[in-house]
Amino acid sequence: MPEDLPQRVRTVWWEEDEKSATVVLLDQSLLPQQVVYLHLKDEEQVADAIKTLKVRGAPAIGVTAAFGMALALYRLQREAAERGEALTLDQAHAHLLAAGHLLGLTRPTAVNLFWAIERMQRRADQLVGQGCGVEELGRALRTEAQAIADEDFAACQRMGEYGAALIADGDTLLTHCNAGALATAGWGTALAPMYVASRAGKQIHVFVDETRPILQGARLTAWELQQEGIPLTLITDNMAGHFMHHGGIKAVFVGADRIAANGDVANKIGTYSVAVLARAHNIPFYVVAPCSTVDLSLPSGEHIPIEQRNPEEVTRVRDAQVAPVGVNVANPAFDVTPHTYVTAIITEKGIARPPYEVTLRQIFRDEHDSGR
Ligand SMILES: CSC[C@@H](O)[C@@H](O)C(=O)COP(=O)(O)O
Repeated sequence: MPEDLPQRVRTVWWEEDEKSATVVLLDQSLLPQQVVYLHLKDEEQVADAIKTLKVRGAPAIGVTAAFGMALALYRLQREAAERGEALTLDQAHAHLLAAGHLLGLTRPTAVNLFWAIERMQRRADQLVGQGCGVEELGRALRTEAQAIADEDFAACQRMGEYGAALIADGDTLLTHCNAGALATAGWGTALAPMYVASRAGKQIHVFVDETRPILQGARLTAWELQQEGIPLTLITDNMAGHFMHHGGIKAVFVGADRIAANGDVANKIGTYSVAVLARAHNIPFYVVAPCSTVDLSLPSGEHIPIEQRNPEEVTRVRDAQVAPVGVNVANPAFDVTPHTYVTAIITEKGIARPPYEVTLRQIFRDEHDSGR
């Protein structure tokens, strides 16, 4: 199992010395042309980085928001200390609530964001309820954010192992968007099985959808797989059907931003079309996602909020205008694949198969039984 996540694909981490703390992000909006690390100093910068896709991918967004909350308190403490004032526990608590609110406004679809913010808030509520000190609260929140990152790393490894068992030597696979290391704090979700299979000596070949409008496939997945030496073919999104028909694709692996209780899956726009094509060609369609992406409070995908993004992402490719100025544009960032198209959902707790309203709940029961 690959445990040594290379520095070049690490997405987010906390850095601290005696004088300052920052959340460090690999700026994914500049990849693959430039590898630039951002040192974020407060929660506003963290929120902006999430909104502008400097960090993206559901698990990575959650981890970043958790560090953002820890940073919010750190900064407030620091500023108070510089003024020679002492922060009260009530001030600290109120500030955390405000930071959670700000971070929650960034992207509506990836439930990992809200899952992480709520987990940080629960930890804060617990400590405040116990009447802890402000210093202790700050330390505990940094520890909690790091635990969220570490658990995500471990979850990626487990998903990789479960998913790799579904990949045979010589398989050609297809993926959409980027659900790799760049989208998590570990090896990724949909790409983790490919890394595990490849490192176990299986020869695989991956067709990578470019993923318009923001090209996460072309810019990020192609780059990531190339770094690892996994053979790939980059295709435009509208070539997927052709290659399913002629290219010997054995399975599709994608990630998810939110999975409803019935197994409906919200993921990057275009995923639904890929799932329908996979069904038409009798190709298994696997969704790989940690439990933090499953939202059992929503009965079906109809209730998943879909982020609508700036029309310029469609009318332009980076700096180049490609459509007539003023044209009417739709730009939903995600679509929902009905559960009937999903062959299996691979989580860190095991593989769920239909009927998902039963098997997903079973996975959560097991998770809680095991004391998490
Ligand atoms: C492990 S990442 C899973 C999903 O978040 C991923 O497939 C995806 O749709 C990312 O969308 P993005 O808009 O780049 O954040």
